[in-house]
Amino acid sequence: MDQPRAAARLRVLLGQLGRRSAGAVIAHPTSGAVPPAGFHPQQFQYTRDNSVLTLEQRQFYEDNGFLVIKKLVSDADIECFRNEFERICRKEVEPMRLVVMRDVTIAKSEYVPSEKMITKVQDFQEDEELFRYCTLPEVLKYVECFTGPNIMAMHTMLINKPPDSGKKTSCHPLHQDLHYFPFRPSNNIVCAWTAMEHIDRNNGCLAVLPGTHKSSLKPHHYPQWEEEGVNGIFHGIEDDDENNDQVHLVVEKGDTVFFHPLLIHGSGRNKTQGFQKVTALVSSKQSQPLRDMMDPGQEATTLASRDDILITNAFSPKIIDRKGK
Ligand SMILES: CC(C)CC(=O)SCCNC(=O)CCNC(=O)[C@H](O)C(C)(C)COP(=O)(O)OP(=O)(O)OC[C@H]1O[C@@H](n2cnc3c(N)ncnc32)[C@H](O)[C@@H]1OP(=O)(O)O
Ligand SMILES: O=C(O)CCC(=O)C(=O)O
Repeated sequence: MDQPRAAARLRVLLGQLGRRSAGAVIAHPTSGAVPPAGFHPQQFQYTRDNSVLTLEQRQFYEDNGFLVIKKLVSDADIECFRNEFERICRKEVEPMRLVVMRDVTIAKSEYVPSEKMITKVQDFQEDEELFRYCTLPEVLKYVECFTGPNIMAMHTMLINKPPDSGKKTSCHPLHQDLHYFPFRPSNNIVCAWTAMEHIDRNNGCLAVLPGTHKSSLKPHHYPQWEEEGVNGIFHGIEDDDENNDQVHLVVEKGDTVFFHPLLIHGSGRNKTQGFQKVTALVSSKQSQPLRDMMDPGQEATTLASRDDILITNAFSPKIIDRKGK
């Protein structure tokens, strides 16, 4: 190659390399127009380049750390998940590795197999029907907007917030999910949270602090209202300020909230006699061998000050096979 051509080629290559610096993904203007002098392409840090999200949706997630996609999951699928959950409650099926959580106010009562007794089931990756949620193409399509391809299901939950017993134990204090996760990097992780029914402030909707995904992982502890009862491992951020700018997300059945693991969020008391049902998937891109994704500094999350029960971090990876999807 002659020298001027080689120099020109080098400039192009350096330009391309420069665009990928600092781990940022860059969105290109789609108008095809030549950018004006001094134009700086927009830096996106929390979303990936693909054609699924509109620029507005992308910008919203970048700024706020969450995004609501209306009516994403069908009523028919939600009905299937609800039926399977009820079968688990009646002990008709007992999937391996499933963690069944009961509300602290009923944990010591005699176990009567019914949905009233169960606050949430976690790690349902071995339940074929519930795990179907984690393979729904319509959900994964959006997950990939935040994680990129090669997704693993890291943690799964079906939440069934029962009517509050009067002790406010159905509240989930403001927290960051990353507190529970030993794997990194956080920008490759997203939670998909799908409402299985109408959820508003009466049955304890999700409350978020927009923009907090840009902060670091904060110290967590049991909240001050502990005397009123707090469920095991319902840790909250230490500097929980009651005057913070919480946004309450009122959602309909099938609506799905995608949120960053550093976004501070929680949920309120269920003041109704019904439930607040949600199915949720925390997924991450598998960017390297799993052992290299672990953060050695992240301690296991423990159940209160009880020495007899140690809960390791909420983490049970399963590769999501997207073949043919
Ligand atoms: C992003 C995401 C990860 C965020 C979160 O979800 S944070 C919340 C996560 N929560 C959890 O992971 C809790 C999971 N595990 C549980 O709730 C389980 O029920 C366990 C607490 C481990 C106990 O289960 P299990 O082994 O079946 O044993 P038992 O039902 O016989 O209870 C053993 C002792 O534990 C007590 N217990 C049960 N459930 C709770 C509770 N919700 N809060 C506080 N204490 C609880 C129970 O009273 C019993 O105490 P003792 O009789 O031994 O004194
Ligand atoms: O849906 C809820 O009640 C809140 C769930 C939540 O914040 C969580 O599990 O991390």
